[in-house]
Amino acid sequence: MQRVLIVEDSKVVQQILRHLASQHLDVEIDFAWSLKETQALLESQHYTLALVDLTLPDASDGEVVQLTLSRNVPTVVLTSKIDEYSRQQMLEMGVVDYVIKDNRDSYLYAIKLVSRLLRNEGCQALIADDSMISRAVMRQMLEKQLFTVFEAQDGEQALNMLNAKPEIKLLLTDYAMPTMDGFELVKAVRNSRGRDDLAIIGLSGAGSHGLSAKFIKYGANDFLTKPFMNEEFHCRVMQTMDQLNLIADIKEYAHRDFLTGLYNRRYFCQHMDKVLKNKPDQFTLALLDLDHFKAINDEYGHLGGDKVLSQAAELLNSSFNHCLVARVGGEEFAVLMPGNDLSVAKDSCQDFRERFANTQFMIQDQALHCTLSVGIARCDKATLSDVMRAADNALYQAKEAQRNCVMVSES
Ligand SMILES: Nc1nc2c(ncn2[C@@H]2O[C@H](COP(=O)(O)OP(=O)(O)OP(=O)(O)O)[C@@H](O)[C@H]2O)c(=O)[nH]1
Repeated sequence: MQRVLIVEDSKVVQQILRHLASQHLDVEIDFAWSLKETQALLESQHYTLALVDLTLPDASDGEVVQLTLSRNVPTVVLTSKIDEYSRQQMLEMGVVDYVIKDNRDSYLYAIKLVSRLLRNEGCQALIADDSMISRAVMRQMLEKQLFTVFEAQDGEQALNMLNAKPEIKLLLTDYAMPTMDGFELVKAVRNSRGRDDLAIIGLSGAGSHGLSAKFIKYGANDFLTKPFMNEEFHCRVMQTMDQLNLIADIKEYAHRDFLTGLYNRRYFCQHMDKVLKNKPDQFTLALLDLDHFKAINDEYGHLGGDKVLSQAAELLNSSFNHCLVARVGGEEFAVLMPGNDLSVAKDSCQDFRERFANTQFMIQDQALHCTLSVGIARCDKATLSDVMRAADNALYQAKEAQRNCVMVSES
């Protein structure tokens, strides 16, 4: 679990930060008022990140920043004023970034910055540059932003690493490199990794006119001219990662059912198309439909029915945690199970059907029971409609029988 330390001696500012942190940060947070208190907390806890006020009553000269950095806690500084000397001093000390407290929005900016940095933790970045010094400088800056960093000395090595490690989400690439230059690298990478999957920042020395536009035309998200200021590097990387995260969030929303949080029909169909194309003989599909659900809606209202659907989805998710579970209709769910042994799939669905029938669903303080019918089919059919039709026919038979049962498609 990530943990953040916030050090601020002003009661009012601490209150504002507490409020904003509760809205934007979903991590453990400790607050300290002084250097002494910070020392005590650092003895007892491990922190992912610290947001600290530069001047405290018992530490008027930035000693708290030195303390958090000496404990290897990446640190963002809050300061009421900044001049060139103190800016240099902070950067030399190795702070991640600084935020000037000159208006209420500064605190929101600081908390959002912390949130963005926390999101970087565990995220992998690759630096492609033939200069060892440049790589070392960028590695240091990226590690301060909590990235896990890899290095490549030329374009070809970078391309191989990107192919082998789809977890890499950020590429920083120089233009002039042996074997394959930055443009060729970006072009080659974009054949397989879209802008929604990998963020790219192009780099080049000053005076290389037109390179920025060319990098972006080939598929880079942004461009930096070397030498760059620490703050510029920091902002560009954060902004680029923001875009990537935003796309990931939008994709996640588009793939999820609003009521239950399960995957929706659109995602299910996309996923099934891939399965049917690549390994259809390795999966079995089950369609599960709640019995007499209309009667539940009639008795408890639509909101009551929604509560049952949400609880049914939770039960499905926890029971089939190794499968893809989706809501494919109003009160209809799909479970894509690994393996093509119909008797194994039938046993799993029978167990679940029983568990479901024995579950007490709660609508406010009223308890009710509900059952479901299940149709199962192998995925080794030609198209998605064929597989769905087969599972649907089996489901129809289950409804025709006595409901609350599992039927298997023999076709
Ligand atoms: N509360 C709620 N109800 C929904 C939702 N989507 C569909 N329904 C209801 O689900 C009910 C489905 O009714 P039917 O198709 O007649 O099926 P059933 O009553 O479950 O009967 P069988 O399937 O034959 O056992 C309808 O009343 C729909 O209004 C939803 O998102 N929320």
